[in-house]
Amino acid sequence: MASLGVNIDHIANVRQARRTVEPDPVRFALLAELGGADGITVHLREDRRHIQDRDVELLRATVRTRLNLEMAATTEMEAIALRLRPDMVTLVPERREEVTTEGGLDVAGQVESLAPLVGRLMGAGIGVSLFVDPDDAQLEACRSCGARWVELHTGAYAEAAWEQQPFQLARITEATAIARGLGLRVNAGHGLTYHNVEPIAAIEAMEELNIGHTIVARALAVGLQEAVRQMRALVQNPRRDPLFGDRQP
Ligand SMILES: CC(=O)[C@@H](O)[C@H](O)COP(=O)(O)O
Ligand SMILES: NCC(=O)COP(=O)(O)O
Repeated sequence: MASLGVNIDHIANVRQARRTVEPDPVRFALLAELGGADGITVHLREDRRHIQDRDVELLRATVRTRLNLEMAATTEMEAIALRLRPDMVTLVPERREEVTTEGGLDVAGQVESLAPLVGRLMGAGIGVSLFVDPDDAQLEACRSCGARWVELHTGAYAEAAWEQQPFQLARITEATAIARGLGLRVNAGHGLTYHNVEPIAAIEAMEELNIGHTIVARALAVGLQEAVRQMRALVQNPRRDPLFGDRQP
């Protein structure tokens, strides 16, 4: 049964729209945990467009579940992670001009530089997950880097046209099995919603789903605690094929 990591980046987006002090993502993390979040995820971007350093410092001191820090593989971010010691670091790709994360980290193209970073973070007692596309070569490279976790990028599945979704789901299901065969533990995230999450949550070895934007969007109507409660109910008890019925990949 998968657990739920709630990404609160977009709470911080509302605050940063006015460069002010509210809504405070630190306070909203408590509401997410009251709603049943199994962890809190934040992406400290190099351009600080939403989550700020101060948010991560306060979340480290206040989160009672698990704190997952998404970050680029840079010297600056490594120093912050080693200082604050989140429960997990998820290494993600980053481009300043992107609207949101556009693809998985190219681990295969940078094993030599990533492996030492993974070793230093794990040596500090921090779990390390690599955010990658559901691709065999990338998964092999994740194992070569020494990471114990991968987070499968579900963006292609989430953005797929209706007739393509079974194929994209099959890609993620297959990648999950390959990752497990490599001894990797498997999370997933990006673009998941209340309407497309269940088939991903139903994948046997899926351990945690990191979900943010859709939860914050629903929170505008029902409040964050209730939005998290509703998502966790879907993640914990997913119907197998609510989307596809008898459609096969
Ligand atoms: C890695 C990923 O898919 C998201 O967790 C990431 O946080 C997206 O970046 P924004 O939150 O800035 O959209
Ligand atoms: N790694 C995925 C995540 O944390 C949240 O992504 P999204 O649900 O905001 O697209």
